Amino acid sequence: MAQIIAEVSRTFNEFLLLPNRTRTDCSAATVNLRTPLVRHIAGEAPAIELRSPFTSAIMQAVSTPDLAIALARNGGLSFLHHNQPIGDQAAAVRRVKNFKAGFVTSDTNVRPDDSLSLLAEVMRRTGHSTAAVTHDGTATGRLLGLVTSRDFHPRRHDLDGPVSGRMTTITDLAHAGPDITLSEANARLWDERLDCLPVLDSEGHLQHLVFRSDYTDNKRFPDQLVDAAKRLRVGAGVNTHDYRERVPALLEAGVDALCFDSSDGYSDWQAQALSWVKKHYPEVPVGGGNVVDGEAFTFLAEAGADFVKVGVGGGSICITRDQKGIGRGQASAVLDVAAARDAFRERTGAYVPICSDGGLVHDYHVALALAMGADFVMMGRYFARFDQAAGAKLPTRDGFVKEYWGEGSNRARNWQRYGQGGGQGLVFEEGVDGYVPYAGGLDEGLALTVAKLKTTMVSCGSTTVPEFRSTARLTLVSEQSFQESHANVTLRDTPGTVS
Ligand SMILES: NC(=O)C1=CN([C@@H]2O[C@H](COP(=O)(O)OP(=O)(O)OC[C@H]3O[C@@H](n4cnc5c(N)ncnc54)[C@H](O)[C@@H]3O)[C@@H](O)[C@H]2O)C=CC1
Ligand SMILES: O=c1[nH]c(=O)c2[nH+]cn([C@@H]3O[C@H](COP(=O)(O)O)[C@@H](O)[C@H]3O)c2[nH]1
Ligand SMILES: [K+]
Repeated sequence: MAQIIAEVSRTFNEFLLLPNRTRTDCSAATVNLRTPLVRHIAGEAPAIELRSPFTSAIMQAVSTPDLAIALARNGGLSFLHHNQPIGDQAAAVRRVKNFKAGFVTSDTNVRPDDSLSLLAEVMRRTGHSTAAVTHDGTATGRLLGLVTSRDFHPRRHDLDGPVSGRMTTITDLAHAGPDITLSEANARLWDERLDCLPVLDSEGHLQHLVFRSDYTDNKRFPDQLVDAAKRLRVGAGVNTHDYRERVPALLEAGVDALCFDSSDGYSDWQAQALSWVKKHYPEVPVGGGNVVDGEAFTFLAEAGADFVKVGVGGGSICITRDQKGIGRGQASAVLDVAAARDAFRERTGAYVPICSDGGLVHDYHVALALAMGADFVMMGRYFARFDQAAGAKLPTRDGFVKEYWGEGSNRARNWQRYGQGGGQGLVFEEGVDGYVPYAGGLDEGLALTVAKLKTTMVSCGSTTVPEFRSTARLTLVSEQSFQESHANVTLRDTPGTVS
C-alpha cells in the first residue's frame, strides 16, 4: 500500500520568525551574509563561498550575461540557462568571465586622419567625451593617442582638420600593461592626476580604458564574487541529455560551477550524469536537483552532487503540481532536506549545501528559507523583474511589466528534451508564460532585499547565516494571525506627514 507521510506539506507563508535577544554588537553593519556554495569538509573553508546568498534561476527569461554580471558584482551567482546551443551558452559564459570591473572597452574610437567633425559626431552618439585614437579606428587597434572634448572647440579649430592635430600622442600619454590590477590602476589615476588610463597589450594594442570617474562605482561593490584572477564568477545550467558535449565546452569557456537542471532530480539519469562529470572533471563543482525530500537529497549527495537544489512545483510560473500532481510545500521540503544534509554531514564529514529554489514571493521568505536550513536561495520571478533580465519591458496603464515565462512552457521551446507520453516532444506544458511588475535595476532592488534580510537577522540576534539557522525560532501562523500580519486600515493614496 502507498505510504502516506503524516506531516502536512507547508509553505513559507505559514511561518513567522520569533525575535531572539539582540546584543549591542549585533547590527546590520556587522551582519555577514557569506555562505558556502559547494561541498566541503565540515569545519573547513569551501572552495567557493557566496558573499550573499542569492542565485538566479536557470531560465531563459532570467539569467542573461548582463544579469550574471550584476548579480556577481553584488556577491551572488547566476546560472546561465542551457536552453540554447552549446556554443551560445559558452559564449555567454565568456562574456561574464571577460567582464573586468572598472576596465571598460572603449566605445568612442577614431582614426588619426578622421576629421574633428567626425570625432564630434562619434562623441555625440556615444555620450562620452574621451576618444581613443587607434590605427584602424577600432577598440582594439594600436593606440596612437587620446583626444577629449576639451582638446578642441568648433569656433577655435578647423573641424575639417584631422584628429591627429589635437590628440595627446601615445609618447606623452600615461599608459599601463595588461597585467595591471584595478587597485593599481586606481592608484595611478590618483597619484598621477589622470582622468583616464589606457591599458595596452605587449604590442601596443588597446585593451581597456580605466576612468577616474568610475572609481566610486568600483568602490560601490565591495562584495564582488570573483575568482583567483579577479574575474567575476558565473555558473551554468546543464541537462542530463547533452552533458558529454556541453560540460567540456562550458569548462573551456571558464565556467565556475555547473548545475543539473531538472524538475525531478531523483533519477538514475541524474546520478549517472553527476558521476560522469565527477569522473572526467573532478575539479568543477556540480549541483543536482530538484528534490523535495531527504531520501532524494542523500541519493544525489552520494552520486557526487556538490550542492542540491530543493523545490518542485512551487515556482511562480509552475503548473507541475496541477499537471503531474507531484511536489511539496517549499517549507516542508527545505526542512526535510536540511535535516538530511545535517545527517549526511554527521555520517560522512562532508557538508553538501542546499538551495531553496522557487516560490519565494516576499523578501522575508528569503529569511525564512535560510532559517529553515537553506544555505542559499534561487529565484526566477524576483530577478525577471529587473532591467538586466531577458524579458521585454512593456508599458501598461499602471506602469511597466517585464515578460517572464517558465522553462516548461511552450514559449521556452525546450521540446527536444521531452519524451512525455512515450512520444517525441512536449505533450503538455509544465509552466506558464506571463508578466511580472518591472522593478528597475538589480543593484538597487537587491540592496533593498539584502537590507531587509539583515534587519531580520538582527532581530533574531544573529550576524551570520549559520548562526541565524541554528538559533532561529519559527512559529506556525493561523489563518487569523495571518490576517493580522497585514495593514488593517484604509490606506491613504497620498502620503501623510507627521509635522
Ligand atoms: N522546479 C520545478 O518545479 C520545475 C522545473 N521545471 C523546469 O523545466 C525545465 C525542464 O525540466 P524537466 O522537464 O524536468 O527536464 P528533464 O530534461 O530533466 O526531463 C525531461 C524528460 O527527459 C527524461 N530524461 C532525462 N534525461 C534523459 C536521458 N539522458 N535520456 C532519456 N530521457 C531522459 C526525464 O525522465 C523526463 O521525462 C527545467 O528547466 C526545469 O527546471 C519544470 C517543471 C517543474
Ligand atoms: O513548474 C515549473 N514549470 C516551469 O516551466 C518552470 N521553469 C522554471 N521552473 C522552476 O521555478 C523556479 C523559479 O521560481 P520563482 O519564479 O518562483 O522564483 C526555477 O528556478 C525552476 O526551478 C519551473 N517550474
Ligand atoms: K523521479
